[in-house]
Amino acid sequence: MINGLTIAGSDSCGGAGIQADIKTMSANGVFAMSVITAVTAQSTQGVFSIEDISSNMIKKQINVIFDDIDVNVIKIGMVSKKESINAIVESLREIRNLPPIVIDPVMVSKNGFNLLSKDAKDALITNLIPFATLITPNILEAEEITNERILTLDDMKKAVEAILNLGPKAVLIKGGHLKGDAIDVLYDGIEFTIFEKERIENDNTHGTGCTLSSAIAANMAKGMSLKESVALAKEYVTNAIKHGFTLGKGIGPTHHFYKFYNNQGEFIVKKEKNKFYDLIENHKNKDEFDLKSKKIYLITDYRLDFDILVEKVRIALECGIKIVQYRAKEKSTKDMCAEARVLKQLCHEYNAIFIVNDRVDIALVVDAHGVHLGREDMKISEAKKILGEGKIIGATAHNEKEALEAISEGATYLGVGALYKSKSKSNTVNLSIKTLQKIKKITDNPIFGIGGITENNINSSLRENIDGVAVISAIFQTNNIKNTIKEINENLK
Ligand SMILES: Nc1ncnc2c1ncn2[C@@H]1O[C@H](COP(=O)(O)OP(=O)(O)O)[C@@H](O)[C@H]1O
Ligand SMILES: Cc1ncc(COP(=O)(O)O)c(N)n1
Ligand SMILES: [Mg+2]
Repeated sequence: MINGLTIAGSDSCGGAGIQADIKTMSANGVFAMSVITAVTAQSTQGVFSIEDISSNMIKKQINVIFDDIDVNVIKIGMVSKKESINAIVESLREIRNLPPIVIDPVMVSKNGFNLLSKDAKDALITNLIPFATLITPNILEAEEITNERILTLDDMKKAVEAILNLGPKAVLIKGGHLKGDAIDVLYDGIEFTIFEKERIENDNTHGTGCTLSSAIAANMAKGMSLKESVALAKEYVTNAIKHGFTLGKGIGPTHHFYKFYNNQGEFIVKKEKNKFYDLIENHKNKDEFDLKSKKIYLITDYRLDFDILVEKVRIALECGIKIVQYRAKEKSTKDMCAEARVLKQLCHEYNAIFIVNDRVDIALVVDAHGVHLGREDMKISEAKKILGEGKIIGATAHNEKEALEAISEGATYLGVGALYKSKSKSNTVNLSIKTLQKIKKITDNPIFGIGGITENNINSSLRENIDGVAVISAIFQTNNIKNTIKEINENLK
C-alpha cells in the first residue's frame, strides 16, 4: 500500500486540515497517516480557538513514524507557531532519503481567521519552505510571502518566480480567490504550466486548498510526475467542489468521496451504471448476447499454431461462445496485428465480442471491442485516453484492493483469479471464495473468474459470485470442444 503523511492542524468540522487530508488521500488510493500540529475549534462559520501541540509531541509523532514506516510522501499544512515549524524542520533534517514534500503554507482560513501567528511567517519562509518539492500558496498567502499584490495572471507568474527563489523545487499559486475561471499557475524553474478550470458557483469551498495539496501529494506518492499530479488533483478538487454540500450555517465542505456516493448520499460503487452491459447493448448484436445467462469468455492459447487456433476458435463460436480475447506472447507486433485482424473478422461473423489482451495499440488498429489490461499493462485511464469512450476495458484483479482500484478507474469488467492452479499461467496465487464475495460486493460490473477453470470444478459458491468464466486450456486442450462447452454451460446454470 502506498502511504502519505500529513503534518497539519485538526479542523473539528472535518472539511479542511488533517481531516480533509486524510479523506483526500484515502479517496485517491493512498493510506493516510497524520501528525497533528494544532487543534482548532472550527466550524463552517469560522475558527474559534486554536491550541497548539507541543514541539516535543510534534517531533515524537514524526520520529516514531519514520522509525517504523517508509513514507511515500509528506504533506504539510497548518503549522501555526514558530516553535512548531522549527520542530518539524529539526525532525526533517534527521530523516535520510526524504520523500517528496508538498507544503501548503496555510495562513488564513476561508472565513479570514489567522491560522499562522505573526512571528511564525519568517520561520515558515526561511526554515520550512526550502524543504518543499512543491509549495501551494493561495493568492493571499503568495501576497504575504512576496509582499506584492496579485491581481492578474501576470502577477501570479511574477510571484511564482519570486517564491521559487526561496528554495522550493516548484511553486503552484492557486487562483481560487481571484475572479473568473479558477486558474492555478505552476512553475518549476523551467516553465510555467497553467491549470484552468471553470469557476463553480458553490460557496461550499471550505478546505479546497488542503484538498488540492493532499490530492497532489497522493498522486506524487503513486509515482506520477509533478504536472500529472497537479493536473489530476485539480480535476479532483474541481469535482469535489462541484459536489460540495451545505453543512452548518457557513462555508460548507467539498465532497472528498464524491466518486463513491450518488446524489442521494448512497454509496454507489456497486450501483454504478453498468458500462459493460451498456456497451454490449449498444452493440448491434445485443439480442445475441443474453445478459442474464453466465458466459464463457474464451482466451486464446498462445501455445497453439495460429491455423489450429483459428479452427478451434471457430468451433467454439459455433457452439455459442460470445466473447473471445486474443492473447499472444513473444510474437512480433506485425504478426499480432495480422492475427488479431483474422480473429476479429471471425468473431464478427459469429456476432461475438472481440477483445485484445495487453495491447491497446493493436486493439485500436483492428478496431476490437476492447482491451484487457493486466497489472503490468497500461493504466485504465491511459487506455481510455487512447481508445476513447465506447470501448470495453477489462482489468485483472487478484484481490479486493485491486478490484476497487480497477473499478474506480473505470474498468468495464473484471477478470479475477487465479481460482485454481492453471496450466497456462505459472506463479499464480489462488483466490478464495471469501475474496470473490468481497469483490462481488464492490461492483455490479461483470466478473469473470479465471485460472484453471474446467468443466469439473465449477461449484455453487463459485457460480454465485461470478458472471462468467474465462478459460484457455479447458477449451483449447480438450479433444471435444463442443462437449466441454456444453458441460461448462451446464455447470454455470
Ligand atoms: N469556486 C471555485 N470553482 C472552481 N475551483 C475553485 C473554486 N475555488 C477554489 N478553486 C480551486 O480550488 C483549489 C484551491 O484553491 P484556493 O481556494 O485558492 O485555496 P485555499 O483553499 O488555500 O484558499 C485551486 O485549484 C482553485 O483554483
Ligand atoms: C486546521 C485547518 N487547516 C487548514 C485550513 C485551511 O483551509 P483551506 O483548505 O480552505 O485553505 C483550515 N481552515 N483549518
Ligand atoms: Mg488554504
